Amino acid sequence: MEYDEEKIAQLAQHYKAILELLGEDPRREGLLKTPERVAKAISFMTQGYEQDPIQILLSARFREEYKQMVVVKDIELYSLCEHHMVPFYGKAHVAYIPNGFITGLSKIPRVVDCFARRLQVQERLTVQIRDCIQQALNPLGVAVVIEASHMCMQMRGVEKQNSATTTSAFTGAFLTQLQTREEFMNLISHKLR
Ligand SMILES: Nc1nc2c(ncn2[C@@H]2O[C@H](COP(=O)(O)OP(=O)(O)OP(=O)(O)O)[C@@H](O)[C@H]2O)c(=O)[nH]1
Ligand SMILES: [Zn+2]
Repeated sequence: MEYDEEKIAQLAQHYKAILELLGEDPRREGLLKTPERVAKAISFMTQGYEQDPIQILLSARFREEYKQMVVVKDIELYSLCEHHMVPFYGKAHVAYIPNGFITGLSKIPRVVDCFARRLQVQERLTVQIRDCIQQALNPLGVAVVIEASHMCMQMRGVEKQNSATTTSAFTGAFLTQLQTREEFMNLISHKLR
């Protein structure tokens, strides 16, 4: 990605101050470039603010009469919790039932990344992915399930290393037809792999 030099310089200044506050010496060799590296890393991990997720889907929207479920599962996901700004990570499973339009398959993970690379809570991330696909493709239904581990619960706080959180969001047929939702849940279920 391309970095905004002015923004990186400003962020780096702040991170240098943070290093000092933590009792570190930002002039020692190993840390000399750290403020700039961290500035670039946080910019990368929050680049979703600069992207338009609807446009991502529209950029590869094709007219197609396929009316069955399209499932993209096990999309790895890395986000930052908005409360502690530490990572939460896991998998997203996304499905939609086309209604005249399909989208390029790679665009689904791109939309997941676009929303994940912001400060998030897992619930909002789940709903934003759903709403974006519904709006861009007007499908007969959208389903999103996210399974994630939160490092703010693993490395600090309650310190639960093995807890995982599952969230889901549905529209259309996935909401109204139990059978459709079950088909999706079966397709993403780990037992099938
Ligand atoms: N619902 C939801 N909560 C989250 C998410 N990520 C982090 N949290 C929670 O946000 C809450 C913030 O609570 P606070 O009590 O203000 O913060 P805290 O004192 O650091 O809380 P602890 O983590 O319990 O130590 C915590 O319970 C976190 O577990 C998320 O994606 N969704
Ligand atoms: Zn957190």
